[in-house]
Amino acid sequence: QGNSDNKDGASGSQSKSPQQQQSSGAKGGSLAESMNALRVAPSSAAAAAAAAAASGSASTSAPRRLDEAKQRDYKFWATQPVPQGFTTESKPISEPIEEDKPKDQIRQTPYDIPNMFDWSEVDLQNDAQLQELYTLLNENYVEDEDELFRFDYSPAFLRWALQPPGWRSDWHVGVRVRSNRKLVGFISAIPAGIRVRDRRVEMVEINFLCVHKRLRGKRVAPVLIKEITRRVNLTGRFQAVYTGGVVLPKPVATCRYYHRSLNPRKLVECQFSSLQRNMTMARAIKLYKLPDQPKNSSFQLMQPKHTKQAFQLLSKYLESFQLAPVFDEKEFAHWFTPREGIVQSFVCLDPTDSNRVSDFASFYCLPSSVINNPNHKTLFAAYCFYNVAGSMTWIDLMRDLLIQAKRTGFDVVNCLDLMENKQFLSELKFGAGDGYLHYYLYNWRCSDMKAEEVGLVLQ
Ligand SMILES: CCCCCCCCCCCCCC(=O)SCCNC(=O)CCNC(=O)[C@H](O)C(C)(C)COP(=O)(O)OP(=O)(O)OC[C@H]1O[C@@H](n2cnc3c(N)ncnc32)[C@H](O)[C@@H]1OP(=O)(O)O
Repeated sequence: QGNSDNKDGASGSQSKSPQQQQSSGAKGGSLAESMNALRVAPSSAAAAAAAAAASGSASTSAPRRLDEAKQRDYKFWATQPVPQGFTTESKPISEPIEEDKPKDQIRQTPYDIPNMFDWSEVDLQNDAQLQELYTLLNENYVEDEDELFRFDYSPAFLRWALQPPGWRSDWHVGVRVRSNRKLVGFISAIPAGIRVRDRRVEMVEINFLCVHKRLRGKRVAPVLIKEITRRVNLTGRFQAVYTGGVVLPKPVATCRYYHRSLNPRKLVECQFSSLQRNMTMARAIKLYKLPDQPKNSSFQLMQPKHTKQAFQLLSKYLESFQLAPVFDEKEFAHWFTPREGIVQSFVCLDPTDSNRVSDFASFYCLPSSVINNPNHKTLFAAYCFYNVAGSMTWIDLMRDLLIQAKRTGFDVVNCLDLMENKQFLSELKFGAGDGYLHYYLYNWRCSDMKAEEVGLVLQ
């Protein structure tokens, strides 16, 4: 019944993905939420949405399908500077929706939250507080709809993701229960220079929005969003970029998840994948087998001596996309210097000049907890990050990355169909997942982009 069958017809398993998406209500929500989209016949989903709308009982959790979204009232999002409705913006524009506010027109004090809660900055330098954030996310963050997997961002990963150059502690916003100080809500911002078409904008990336399962559906998320907006506005930034598996007004682009099985036996045992008809485990193992060594003998972990050239290579490459980060060298070093269990970056060297970095590839390491499985606790997933095929073909470069991921012990490599990734996905036996990731801009209007025009990958 899964709908994430590999569309290339070559591979023998169906894959579901840990991916960025939102859970729904007290039930605990869903990880591969957009996966479900394809599981439901479009007509029945539309009928369900219409029935819910007609009865006035539309779900409070955000929808996963565009046809559902079109019939929904977004009470909070209707008050925000985002494009309203889901019609396509065809004019080639890229501009703010509302003007920057002078500081004296920005609220100076935190938004009110119910009496039993307090705002609380989470100090990630403090190991105990970092552990509290880890626990909140480990128990309450993004799950798949069948409640099989939940993202398990490690404490060290959270530090990396939330403390890039220019990070601010007051953008690590927590909500605690007043009586026992338990952390029950969180949202974060980090600074990022983002180019949207031809405009470079100093934005923030918003991530790790999480409300404890017991507090779902109580409108805590809108208060967290308003409070982070206020704190960001106070620093003179008025735009943000964020991604999610739910449909909100209004995606600037939608990308699809693909999955490359490295350990088919474990993926099947965890119900991440299932064997299709006529596929045996032995055949699946053979199908996904990879060489032991990279084909390019210069393929190696990026070292400090490579950083400057790798930075220049990636920066130039990113100029070809419509939505892309603009890193400086310090930010590049933060995001790409290899850190075990967090991020791995590789370079290849020009065969005629071994001082020249010719190719670049990277992934970040994001395990998921396997929920209630007697045999497996953790699924080890590598997520394709930024890659540049300079001298190699995409297929050769990314096969070498897969080999490296396999050697490091990952069970699966996940990849979005953005940038030039469609060049290698099917040849390298990535299967189409049923999950989609929507990209959003806050307070910015611009025409829709295709997945391959997106050059931005968030954690
Ligand atoms: C200039 C600076 C600007 C900075 C801010 C830029 C905007 C940043 C925006 C945030 C980017 C986050 C990027 C990430 O981190 S994406 C990851 C989101 N997190 C999860 O999926 C983890 C598991 N789920 C949860 O923790 C909760 O279900 C969350 C916290 C998601 C919602 O809690 P809850 O389920 O208890 O709901 P509520 O009753 O409090 O509130 C309901 C309202 O919230 C709207 N909603 C639901 N899900 C999302 C969502 N993922 N983005 C934006 N809005 C969302 C929903 O449409 C409804 O509004 P409306 O339909 O009435 O209009």
